Formats: sequence, structure tokens, C-alpha cells
Amino acid sequence: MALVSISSATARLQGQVLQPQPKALETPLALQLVFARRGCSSLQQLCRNSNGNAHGSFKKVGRTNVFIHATLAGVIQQEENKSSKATLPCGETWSIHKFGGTCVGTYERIQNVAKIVVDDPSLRKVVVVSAMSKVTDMLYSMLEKAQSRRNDHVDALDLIFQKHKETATALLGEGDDLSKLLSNLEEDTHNLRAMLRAIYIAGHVTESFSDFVVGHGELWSAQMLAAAVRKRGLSCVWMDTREVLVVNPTSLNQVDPDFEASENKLLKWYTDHPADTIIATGFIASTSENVPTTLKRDGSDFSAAILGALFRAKNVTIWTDVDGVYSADPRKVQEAVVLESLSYQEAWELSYFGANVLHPRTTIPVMKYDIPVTIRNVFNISAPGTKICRFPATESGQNDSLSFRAADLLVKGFATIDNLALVNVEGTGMAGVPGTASDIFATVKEVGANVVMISQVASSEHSVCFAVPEKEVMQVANALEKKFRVALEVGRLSRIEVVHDCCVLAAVGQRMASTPGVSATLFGALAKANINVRAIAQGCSEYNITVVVNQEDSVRALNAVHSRFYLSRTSLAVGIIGPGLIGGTLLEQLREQAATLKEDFKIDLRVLGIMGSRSMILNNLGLDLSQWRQQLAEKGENADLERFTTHMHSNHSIPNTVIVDCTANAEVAGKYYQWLKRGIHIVTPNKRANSGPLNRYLQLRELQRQSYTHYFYEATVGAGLPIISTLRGFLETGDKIQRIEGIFSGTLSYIFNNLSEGKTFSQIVSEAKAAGYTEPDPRDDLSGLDVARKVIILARESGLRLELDDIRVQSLVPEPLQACSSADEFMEKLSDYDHEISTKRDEANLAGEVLRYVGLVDVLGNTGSVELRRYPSTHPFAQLSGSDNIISFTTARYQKQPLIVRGPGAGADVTAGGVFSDMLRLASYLGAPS
Ligand SMILES: NC(=O)C1=CN([C@@H]2O[C@H](COP(=O)(O)OP(=O)(O)OC[C@H]3O[C@@H](n4cnc5c(N)ncnc54)[C@H](O)[C@@H]3O)[C@@H](O)[C@H]2O)C=CC1
Ligand SMILES: N[C@@H](CC=O)C(=O)O
Ligand code: NA
Repeated sequence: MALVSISSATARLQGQVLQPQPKALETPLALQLVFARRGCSSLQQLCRNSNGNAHGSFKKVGRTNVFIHATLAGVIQQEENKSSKATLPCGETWSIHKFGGTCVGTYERIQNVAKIVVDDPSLRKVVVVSAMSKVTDMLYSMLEKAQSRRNDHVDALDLIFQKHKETATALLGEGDDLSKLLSNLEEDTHNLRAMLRAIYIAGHVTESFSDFVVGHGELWSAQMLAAAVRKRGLSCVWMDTREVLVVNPTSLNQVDPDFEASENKLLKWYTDHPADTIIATGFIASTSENVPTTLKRDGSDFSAAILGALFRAKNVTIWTDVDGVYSADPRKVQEAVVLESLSYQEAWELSYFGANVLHPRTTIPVMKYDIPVTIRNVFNISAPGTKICRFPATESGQNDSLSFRAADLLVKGFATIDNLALVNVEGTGMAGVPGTASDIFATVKEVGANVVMISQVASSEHSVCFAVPEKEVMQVANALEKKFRVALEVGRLSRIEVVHDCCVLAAVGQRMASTPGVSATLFGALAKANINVRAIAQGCSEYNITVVVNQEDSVRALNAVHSRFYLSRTSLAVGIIGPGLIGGTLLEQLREQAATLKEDFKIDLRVLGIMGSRSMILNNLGLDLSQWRQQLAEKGENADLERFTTHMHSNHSIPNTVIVDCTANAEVAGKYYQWLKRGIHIVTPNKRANSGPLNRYLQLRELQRQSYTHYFYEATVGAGLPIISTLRGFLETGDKIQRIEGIFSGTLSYIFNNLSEGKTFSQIVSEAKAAGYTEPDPRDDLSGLDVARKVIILARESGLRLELDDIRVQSLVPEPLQACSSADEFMEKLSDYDHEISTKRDEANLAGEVLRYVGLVDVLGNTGSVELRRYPSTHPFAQLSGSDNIISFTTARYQKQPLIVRGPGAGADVTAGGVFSDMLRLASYLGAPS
């Protein structure tokens, strides 16, 4: 089977297939010049167009070269004879500049342009200029008024006249140039007035009249710029390009340049106006019958490209108001960068997908001579701009015009086309039935809809899927239903489905589609951002990969792929709930580490929201982490969990979102399921979700395992100590857990480590609270509830199906204090019961033992418990200090000697550090370098 590929961008140009361009290194220079002069793009075409002696066949490859050279020698000779008569200085001495309307919008801007022209050190230059900004629109609107027989067309003309008169006067002050210019302006205006009067009377304007009138904007701006350049001391002439450029209309409201006729006219014009600096009008030209016309949309760029080809220029610079072509729309992707270079084909593709690059037809004339086009910013001339030229042609690593760095980048840019709908035509009857696809697209053409992309399941031919603008889709669907009514009735087609609210995302880059790994990375970046891909199309051209995603994901998808390819950076939008001790410390750690993470580890963490129990602050770009406390206090809005979630979810510029729950709150934990479902990742030290009702825990874990969304909670047990990850490691590697035993409470560890003769129980509880070890309500620690939660979390991780109530817990809260209404009241009254604990301690001491509050998960016995126990003073549990936790894992592999993890198990720094490290683990799962 043969693969037939028509370069989509080329085909789009004129609805016809062009021959491939001769490659620079394959075709001798003399031959290229012949191609160019004869308007040919291939040897075959040249032979067909040339005189009799160039006819021949190219069948035998071995002899072909000799034959072609022999038969074409005559042609080349003719060309050389012809060019020896030419008076146009050639040989790559010309630079072409093109300045758009905004570049010459005021007299100051025209002065700026004149300076750029004078400063260009090129030996010879042609400067193509558009009308002053808004002038072309004003001229069209004036015509419309005249045609509609509105008297105010006269005022409109006066306004345009006045604008140019004032600009010229401000620009030139006085002198012959100004007098000449004003006299031309007056004469033109006088003539226009007469023409408008005729249009007014007729109530109609023909296309050639209209083209003649609207071209005046360029005539005047070119004359003004020429005068401004002369005023700066550089001699120059201005060119009315209607005298030079000859174009023929095509069927698609476009025009094709007639290079041969234009070249002849140019040679004549240049004989009459020999000059090294020429200021030429953009946009306008003449037909072969000498009737004024325009080059239609993007006309001035096209003028510059055609003149570039006619002058065989060494370069063309398109001056505009942006620094160059961006890797993505900078309004949507904050980190979009200006591209150093693009191949002509890449520029075509990007412009098709809506990027503001050169229109494809503009590049055709310059491509023929390999003339590079640079897009530069007239308001920032220090920016080098983007160079559009031929892609490196050799396999050997030599490249002809792009830098290595640029060539190395397989994916150059990303763009989207928004507000599309997908049409999916499905049915087993489509398999092997020739013509179904052509019937479908003939029907689409009949309703005049614009097919943006097509994707066919080629192996089975069971479906054809294509995207059209949302506003055209119902018409398309109705027409298809009608056309395929019978096929649908008899079941040859099963359905015609419309998927609304889609957009197309294209990744553009030469050869990227044929490079292993590029598509995988693209789809991986989308999957990790939880973006569903609805359809895929990859052109044979290998210049782009196109995917269809939901419209609501458009900007997020753009950012996801852009950051993955362009910056190889993982960006995470972070929302923090509960900026108390742990949350606040985490924010501090994030602030200190953000720059290093970004620079050295390619991880960009942006805090877009902070919510406390009363107020919250939200931001789309990233909060200033040195100011958050003040902002929360002074500018915070009322806390609202729903709004907070929506804000985090609807952030479009950062592809991945994580909510970090630093509360001890059950209501917040109750939202995790919803968040995971919406693709929001979760990191938390809050034990509530995993120690709550068993079925909810199981649902949560199930959902998380099925999706690409992550849920990390290392800090729920042993704070920053690697407890959950150690346990996971056993399970994943096939070890069998038998028993987990240890001191899981930093608070209670601290209390019993410090319960010496000199200090009372209640004093030490207060110290633990002040040190940040306790739960927000210390009764949760003393009652054993906090340890019970950790026990249940570990039990469930180990596979036990237990509820919190199944854990036997020995509480240390004195019976009478269990009814206290607040934590403060509890702390106040606790000292009354100090003697109960000191008695127990003394009894243990007498026996050479210590008190330790321990938790136990007995996996084999399917139970869990929390109790106060006595251990010999030589036991490892007796050797702890501070808030140390110690956890011993007995497993099939660690049976004789359990694996022990020990270290501080509570406190702000270590806990926040544990949460932070979960966030980085998440970033790593999302693709950050490990
Ligand atoms: N302190 C420690 O050493 C460790 C704490 N943890 C856990 O970390 C979490 C936080 O503990 P701390 O920072 O010590 O407590 P904290 O009381 O200092 O901070 C909790 C914060 O959450 C806020 N909050 C409560 N309900 C909220 C709601 N519905 N919406 C928004 N904000 C709400 C509170 O206003 C407070 O600012 C708890 O779940 C705790 O179990 C885990 C391991 C160690
Ligand atoms: N209050 C807890 C904090 C960690 O989970 C403790 O004391 O261990
Ligand atoms: Na931990």
C-alpha cells in the first residue's frame, strides 16, 4: 500500500498540489536561478515550459543527470544572456524591510522607522510600507458611505486628508519635500472626491474602483516615509508598486503574482529610477490589464515577499509590534518564549493554527530563493526576532541556515483553534466501501462548512471523525443525516454523533512526528493534567500532531504540553487549606525553596490560594509568599470551600493542581473524593479521611488507583518519617506484614520521655502543646484517639478492613475531664489529676521500668490496639528523647529482627517537611526529573 501525502499547508494555499521545491544542496545555483526566472519549481516543469531542446525523459537514473545538464545547458545560457541585459543590481545586495500600519501610525513612529531604515548598513534596500494604522479601514468605510448615498462620505474624506496633512507637516516641518507631498495629497484628495461623487450617484462601487481608492493609504505613507528618510540624509525614491507588481486573480479571492511580467516592469522602473534605497507601497498592485488591484489579506507582507523574490534579496524583515513568533500565544501561556527560528513549513503550520505568523502564501516567493524572513519588533529593536528559513537539509549534521539549537528543538510551537465540534460517523458498513469518505466530505462541502481536521480509524474504517466550527456543526449533522438516511436505516451506518464544545490543539515542529517519544510525551503531558483526548490526527507531513480536547481544557492543555516540551518543567498550582502551624510552616518552606526548585529541579510550584477557617486569598498567577499573612488578614475574603475549589480547578494557565489540606477537619477531608474526581491531586497530614468510615476510605483509594490523580498522606503517621512509604515498599515488593508496633504519638512520647521527678504531667502536656506536637485539641492526643487513627491508617494500608471503633484504646484523659466543653478548660483542670499518672510512673520506676504509650497493628490477628504499657529501661522504646516516634515492622522478611524507623514524629518543621516532600513526589509522578 502506498501512502499519498499532500502537504496540507500547500494544498490549503490554492487547492492544488505543488511540486516539491528543489532542495538547495541538490540543485546547482545556476539552475535555481533558472527555476526562479521561469517561475518553475521542478526540472520537469522547467522542461515543459522551455523550448524544444529541453524535452526529455528522466527514466534512467544513472544517465539522468548528464541528460538534464546537457539539455538544459541551452536554457541556462539563454537565462545568462537575458540577465546580462538587466540593469538591476543583483547578487544578494538588497535587504527588504516591511513596516505594518502600527509601525507608521503617527509622525513619531514614522520618524522611528526612518531611523531604522537609515541605520540599516545594507548596501541596497527596499522598504515596503503599509497605510498608517486605521487608514485602510477609514477608506473602506468612506466608500461604504458613498455607496450607501450618505453625504458624510465627504467628511470622512476630509478627516483622512487632515490626518495625513497634519502627520506630514509634523514630520517634515517645511521645505520642498513637504510642499510636494502636500500638493500630491491635495491632488489625490481632489480626484478621490470626484470618484466618490460618482460612486454616490451610482449607489454602487466596483471592485477595481474600490481597490483604487483604498490603495491611497499606502501611496501617502510611502511618500511620507521617503521624505522622512531623505530628511535624515539618505537619498531615496518612492515606488508606486502598481507600476511594477502584476498579479492575476484566482478563484479564492486571492491573487497570484506574475513574476515574469513584474520582473520586466521592475527592470524598466529601475532604469527610470535607479536608487539604492526604495520606499515602496505595500498592499497594492495592478492586473495584467493595468487595472489597480490589491494583494488582499496580509497584502503588505506579500508585497515584501514578492519584491524580495524580484530583487533576489538577501533577507526580508517584517517589522511589527511583537518580539517575534512565540512558542504559544503569550496571552494564554505566560512562559511562552520567542522562537529563534522556524522553517517555512513550521511557520505555515503555526499560522494555520491561528498563530500570528506569516500567511503561507507570503512565504512562497521567498522560499523559491531561500530568502530568510525575520519577524522583528519595531518598538524593541534590541530583540533579534524570529528567523523563518529553510530547515537544515542534510543528514550529516551540517545545516544551511538555522542554528543547531533551533534545529535540535523538535517541537517548536503550540496553538489552538477554539470553539469547534466533532462529527463522528460510524458504522461497520463503511469498511471497504469505497467513496464513503468522499460522500461525507462532499456533503460537508455542500453546506459550506470548514473542516479543520480529520481523523479516520484507518485499520477498520469503522469511523470517520472530523472537526468543524461549533456554529456550523448542526447544519453539517443535518445534511449528513439526510444524505445517509438509507444507510442509517438499514444499519450500514450506526450513527452520526456530534460532540460539542471541543477545541483543537496542535503541536508543530519539523520531523517531530517521526521522532520516537514525541507523541508519547505529548499524550503523557495531557494525561497527567487529567485532560481527555477526544480525537487525534497526525499529518503525513510530520509537521504537526493535532489532538481534540474539550473546549474548557483548551488553555490548560496548551500550558501542559508547552511546559512539558518547551521548558521541560513541571508546573503545579497549589492551594493550601489550614495555614496554621503546619500549613504556615509549609508556606515558609515553599517560599524559601521556590527559586531553587524552579531553577535546579524544573519544578514550578505556584500557590494560587490559601484558605483559613475564616478567610481566604485567591490569585491566578501565584501569591507573594512573603506577604500572605498580611494579605489574609487585611484583604482576605470570606472562606468558602466551594469557591476555593472552583478557583483552584478553573485555573487554566497551570496544568496540574494540588490541594494541600493542613487542617484536622473532617468536612474538608470529606471533599477529597470530589477533588480526585475532578483531577485535583491531594497532599495532606490530616488523618480524618483515612481513619474515617471504612467504605469511604476504600472508595477514595479505589478512585485514586483508577485515575491519574494522586493522593499522598505520608505525614499522617510519624510526621516526616518514612512510615507509609516503608509499608508500601513491603507490600509492593511482595513482603508480608505481620505486626506493626510502636510509639506513634510525638506528644505522648515527649510526655513520658520527660515525666521525671521534677515535672508534673500537666506541665509537660503544656510544653508539648507549646512545642507544636499536639493536635489542635490536645485531648485527641491524650485520649489515644490520635494514635488510634494512626493505627487504623496503618492497619488499612496493610489490608485489614477495620473501623476506628474496632481499635481498643486506653484513654489517658481522666474520667471527670472527658466532659470538658473546651480544650482550654481541659488544660486548666488537668493539673488536678497529675497524681494519677505520677503514681503509675513511680510504680514502674520501682520495678526498673518506664511507661510508654504504644499502638499495635496485629495483622495476623486482624486487630489493633492502643495502650499504656511498661517496658524495661533497657528496651529500645525506653531510649527515646524529645518527640521521637519509633515504629517496628515485623514482616515475613524482617521476622527475627524487625525493621525499625525512629526519629522526631511531631513538630512543625519535620511535619511540614514531610508534606513538602509529598508535593515533590507528586511533581515527580507528573514528570519532573527525579
Ligand atoms: N503538629 C504536628 O506535629 C503534626 C500535625 N499533623 C496534622 O496536621 C494538621 C494540622 O495541624 P496543626 O497545624 O498543628 O494545627 P493548627 O490548629 O495549628 O492548624 C490548623 C489550621 O486549620 C484551620 N482550619 C480548621 N478548619 C478549617 C476549615 N474548615 N477550613 C479552613 N481552615 C480550617 C485552622 O484555622 C488552623 O489555621 C492536623 O491534621 C494534624 O493532625 C500531622 C502530623 C504532625
Ligand atoms: N499530635 C500528633 C502529631 C502528629 O500526628 C502527635 O503528637 O504525634
Ligand atoms: Na510519615
